[in-house]
Amino acid sequence: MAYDLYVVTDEGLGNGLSHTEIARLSILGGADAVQLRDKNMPCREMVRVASEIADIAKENGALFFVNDRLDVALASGANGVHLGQDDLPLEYARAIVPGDFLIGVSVGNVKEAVLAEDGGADYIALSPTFNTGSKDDAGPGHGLLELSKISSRVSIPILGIGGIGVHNAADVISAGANGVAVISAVVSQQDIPSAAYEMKEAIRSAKDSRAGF
Ligand SMILES: Cc1ncc(COP(=O)(O)OP(=O)(O)O)c(N)n1
Ligand SMILES: Cc1nc(C(=O)O)sc1CCOP(=O)(O)O
Ligand SMILES: [Mg+2]
Repeated sequence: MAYDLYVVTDEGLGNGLSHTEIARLSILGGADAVQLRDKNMPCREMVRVASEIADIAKENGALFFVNDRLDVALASGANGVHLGQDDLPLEYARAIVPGDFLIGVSVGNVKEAVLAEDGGADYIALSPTFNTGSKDDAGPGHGLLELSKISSRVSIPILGIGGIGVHNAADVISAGANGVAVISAVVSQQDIPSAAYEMKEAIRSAKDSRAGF
């Protein structure tokens, strides 16, 4: 399962583009995974949009997650759901999803990371890794030291999220992340496919350096 570049959609930060267009253009530029994130969309509309994105992701071999809404994820044919520490608890979600359904969990420290791994999370995200202006209630960044501590304690993929762009993606990978999740570094750019491509290259080359190539 590749999580190198994971793009979270946001219509408020996307230059007027719809979630579906943001997801399509991100995948075109090389995103391995996309997440539909909308706190205000009515459920029926969200299922319709999620179903569109699920089709695009499937056609292009990308993973598709829905934020918060396990019902919408299951109804739309998404690959998985992303859950935060205040969302549906992992154990409840794991108990009712099919075996191949993916669950990502936000964590802020080693304890939460280990609990998520033990509870059957497929990946975790250090939320937020750096300060971000894209999520009002994100709080201060936990930093690269916390990321490296988590990486030494868990085996499932770890993503950095929050305040990450081409300028610091390599630092996040060097600290032990398997991938990077972003909004503004891709979604807010004029040319989304090119921005995704550049992020992906930065991540790939950091991974190559880490592997000693
Ligand atoms: C990949 C990824 N990581 C973290 C989050 C944040 O989830 P959460 O803490 O539940 O906050 P909201 O996004 O729901 O506001 C995420 N969505 N995706
Ligand atoms: C969706 C989300 N979750 C976060 C968390 O910390 O849990 S930060 C975030 C937004 C990340 O946007 P950007 O790449 O523009 O900083
Ligand atoms: Mg959430």
